[in-house]
Amino acid sequence: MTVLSSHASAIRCDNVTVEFDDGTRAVDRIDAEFPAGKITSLIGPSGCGKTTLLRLIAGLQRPTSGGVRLDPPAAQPAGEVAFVFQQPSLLPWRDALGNVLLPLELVSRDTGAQQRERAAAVLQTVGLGDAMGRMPHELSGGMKMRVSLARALVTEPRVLLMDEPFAALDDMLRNALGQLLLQLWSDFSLTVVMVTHNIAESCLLSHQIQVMQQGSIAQMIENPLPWPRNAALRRTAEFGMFYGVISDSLREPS
Ligand SMILES: Nc1ncnc2c1ncn2[C@@H]1O[C@H](COP(=O)(O)OP(=O)(O)OP(=O)(O)O)[C@@H](O)[C@H]1O
Repeated sequence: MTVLSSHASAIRCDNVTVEFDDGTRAVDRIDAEFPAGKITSLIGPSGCGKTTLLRLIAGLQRPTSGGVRLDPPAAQPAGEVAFVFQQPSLLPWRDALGNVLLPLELVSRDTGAQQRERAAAVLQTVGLGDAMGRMPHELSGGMKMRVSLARALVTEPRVLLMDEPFAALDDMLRNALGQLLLQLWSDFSLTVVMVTHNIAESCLLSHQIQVMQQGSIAQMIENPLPWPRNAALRRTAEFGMFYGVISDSLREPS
């Protein structure tokens, strides 16, 4: 499949703060960079501000002060930053192809036939070439998540944001979709930021891990594990060691 975007963007957070009306400071003066073309996991205890930071990057949440920008900036106003939620939230009255077509119908200037061709190609890439005509109620949980990923990627975004995307899936599916994410990251040349509570997932899938605590980035940990990141790596001593490092970072406020 031809991907038009030639490069990803870095995400820069400049002293960004979000304080809600009730005084909760969910994000507190964060200065951070999410490097272009890399996968960053965002981990931390419940309520530390992960989702709020992701929503800020997506433009779904306004900062109280400071800002977030893409570098280089988005070329088009829409479709450059995609968001995948834990629940695939597909439109129940549209089949898989219709769901993936939706963002193109909103932002693309291509003809209907070109849009359908594009949506079908992305569905092939996520392994649903034979299920394009299925309605959401005819899809398994894993298949719905694949449609959700295809819908996010069909506009060829520079940035893919994911909020606990695989948390609702069983272990086997979770591993399979993790591997699919790595394939899509490579095929689409993406900058990915993924919120996860799963330490093994953060070790396996990311280049760096940002540890959040109480609205701040407490630690940025480069992931030294070698590539390819497959099931065999999980059984190695170095994987176990790094798992321990991340686990400790969540326990000890630094
Ligand atoms: N709209 C809102 N109004 C007031 N407070 C909010 C709002 N949204 C989130 N919060 C609060 O901001 C803080 C950070 O919430 P956020 O959802 O970003 O945390 P999180 O790290 O993603 O949590 P979890 O891991 O449980 O999903 C929490 O104290 C939460 O209660």
